[in-house]
Amino acid sequence: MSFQLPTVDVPPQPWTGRFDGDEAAHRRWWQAVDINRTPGPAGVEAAPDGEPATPAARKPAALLGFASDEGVRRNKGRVGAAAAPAALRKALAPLAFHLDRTVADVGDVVVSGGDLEAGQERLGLALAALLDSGHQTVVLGGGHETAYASYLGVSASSAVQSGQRLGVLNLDAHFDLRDEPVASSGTPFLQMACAEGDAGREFRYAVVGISEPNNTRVLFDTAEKLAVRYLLDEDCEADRARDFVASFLADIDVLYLTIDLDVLPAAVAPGVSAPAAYGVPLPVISAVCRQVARSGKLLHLDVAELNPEFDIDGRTAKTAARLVDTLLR
Ligand SMILES: N=CN[C@@H](CCC(=O)O)C(=O)O
Ligand SMILES: [Mn+2]
Ligand SMILES: [Mn+2]
Repeated sequence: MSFQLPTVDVPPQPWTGRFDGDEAAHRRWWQAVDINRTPGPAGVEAAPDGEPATPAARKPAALLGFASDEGVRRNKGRVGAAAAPAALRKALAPLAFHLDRTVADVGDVVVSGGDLEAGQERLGLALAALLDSGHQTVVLGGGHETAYASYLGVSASSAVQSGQRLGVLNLDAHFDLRDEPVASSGTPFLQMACAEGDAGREFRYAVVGISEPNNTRVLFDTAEKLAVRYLLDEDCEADRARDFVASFLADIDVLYLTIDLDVLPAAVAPGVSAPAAYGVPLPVISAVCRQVARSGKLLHLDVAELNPEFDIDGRTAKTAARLVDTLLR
């Protein structure tokens, strides 16, 4: 079975990195990522030990960039996230490749001329096609307006359309539930809540890492109205975070995970629009990612808010790359 990759604005570019040899044992991401081959359908690759692969573990991964900073611009933040997909690929490229699945790079959807909505629609269409052909999809954002673009694809996918209960788990210092006349990086989850309501579905939204001083009373009230589950940054000890995520996962069939890198402490993730004074420690965020990866419910994931202009020695991009690698294990 072959699959026609969806059309994007910028086709995948060659990946480069350190070369230790051609043998599989030397392989790094840049050598493994396919920019030409049509990725295979889910469940057809053999596991290394010869056991039949489980579809959830063996899905071929597809990376899709969303080069956008229009949402951050509209939200009065520090622009620069449009350069993030390239920076994330650069950080992934040298990592040793230990995954037991194929990875294809599909290229980028680019928001141009300030037309965020058109870009979100294009990404949604490409993403839905990738999901319905059995891929483990990864969107490399973009400001957090990436989340609404991801949602358009996820909600159009056959998994959600066939009635599977969708959960949206956001690792973020912010609710991003702003009620504004125009969409931005601060509005995606209220947009989703409205869309899910219009579709007659329950909106299941949980956030890990909320910073109380960085979300107004209005946002907490909106969260309460929408029955949003959240864990404050100061309450994110490993056990509590694990239990919180486990209880959310128990109530859903498929998960869309979105990582806003400002959930991490500013020392770990300085390259974002709104760095966190407190932040959730990386080992806790990493453990949540492992838990999600093991759940078998991960339908789609994205990483948002990287701003390479404010990064220090690529540390935010490297952290993000590490989390993506963990999520694809
Ligand atoms: N993506 C959203 N970001 C935050 C930005 C907060 C800030 O700039 O202080 C929000 O809108 O709440
Ligand atoms: Mn945030
Ligand atoms: Mn956010």
